[in-house]
Amino acid sequence: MMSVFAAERNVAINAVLQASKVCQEVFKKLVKNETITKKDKSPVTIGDFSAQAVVNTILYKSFPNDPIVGEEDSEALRGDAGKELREKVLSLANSVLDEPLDETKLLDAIDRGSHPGGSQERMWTLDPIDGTKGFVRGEQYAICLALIVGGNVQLGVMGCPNLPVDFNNPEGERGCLFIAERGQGAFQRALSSTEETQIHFADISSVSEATFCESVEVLHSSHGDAAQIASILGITKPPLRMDSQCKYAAVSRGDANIYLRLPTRADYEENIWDHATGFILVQEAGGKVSDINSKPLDFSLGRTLKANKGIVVAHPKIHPKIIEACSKHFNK
Ligand SMILES: Nc1ncnc2c1ncn2[C@@H]1O[C@H](COP(=O)(O)O)[C@@H](OP(=O)(O)O)[C@H]1O
Ligand SMILES: [Mg+2]
Ligand SMILES: [Mg+2]
Ligand SMILES: [Mg+2]
Repeated sequence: MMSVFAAERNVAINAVLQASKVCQEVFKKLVKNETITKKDKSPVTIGDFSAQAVVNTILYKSFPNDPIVGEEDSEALRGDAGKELREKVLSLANSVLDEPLDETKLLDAIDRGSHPGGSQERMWTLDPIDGTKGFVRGEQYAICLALIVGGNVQLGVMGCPNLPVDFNNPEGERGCLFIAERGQGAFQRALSSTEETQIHFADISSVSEATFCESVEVLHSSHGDAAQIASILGITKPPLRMDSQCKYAAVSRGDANIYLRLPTRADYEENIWDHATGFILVQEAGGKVSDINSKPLDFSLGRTLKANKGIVVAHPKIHPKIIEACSKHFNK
């Protein structure tokens, strides 16, 4: 089958590569007190704002009519209070863009991500830094961009600047790019190369042999519930903990077998930008994604996955067993 979104794929790859460069640059210079705490108590850095400005600017040049559902907005960069931050973000964004932005264009670019989402024909969703806490710690984070058409994720590109290219050689080269288009398979590149290698889920028939991944942050996913579900499944290997959608990439290339994201609060709605890219990557690598009740993820309802609770990812052969264990655990 021919690629339907070849132009979008190329533009998205370039956008994520440029944003990845900016994030790596920021990390070298980042000092802890440059982290701002948002209303939901989560951190945001100059890296998040710069990466969103870069991706939105590159998308706009090729696809000016496409709405963008992005995580960040420019509020903290406005007025006198935002001057210092605004100047830093402007210079970082311009360091990778062909045509430099001025301050007004910078703020406009960031705020082009404020679309409410929904089921319209086409929209992009962007997490400029997913796993900001991992980024600040010098651990895993990801730049995640996806194209959603009529509520269906069609394309995803994920930059993972700190992820080892080869899981079995953790001291070797770091920095990966993952690309998936519906019906076209899932691919990995090193950030340093344009050569693409197709990736697949590891084949597994016995759940008890599995390794599962989960968040580092216990407020994002309940470690306690995961440990009990793992015990129901007879899993004895320790969990692979990492921040960001790198977890979706890890299962997609067979580093681990299961990704569990278990609600820590009844009222939390997952954001579409936290999952869209990982979702298509997993499907194209031969995996299955659902929520903890086995419901498919619904990206057509706005900025959040309001119809879903938690996330369960695994090879289709073992996915039903994990859902069964979740239901046993949560309904006991
Ligand atoms: N209570 C909660 N439950 C689940 N996810 C949460 C959460 N609070 C924040 N998050 C999300 O968890 C994401 C990170 O996930 P992970 O733990 O897998 O790295 C954050 O993305 P950002 O880092 O982009 O803000 C944030 O959107
Ligand atoms: Mg955030
Ligand atoms: Mg995120
Ligand atoms: Mg983010």
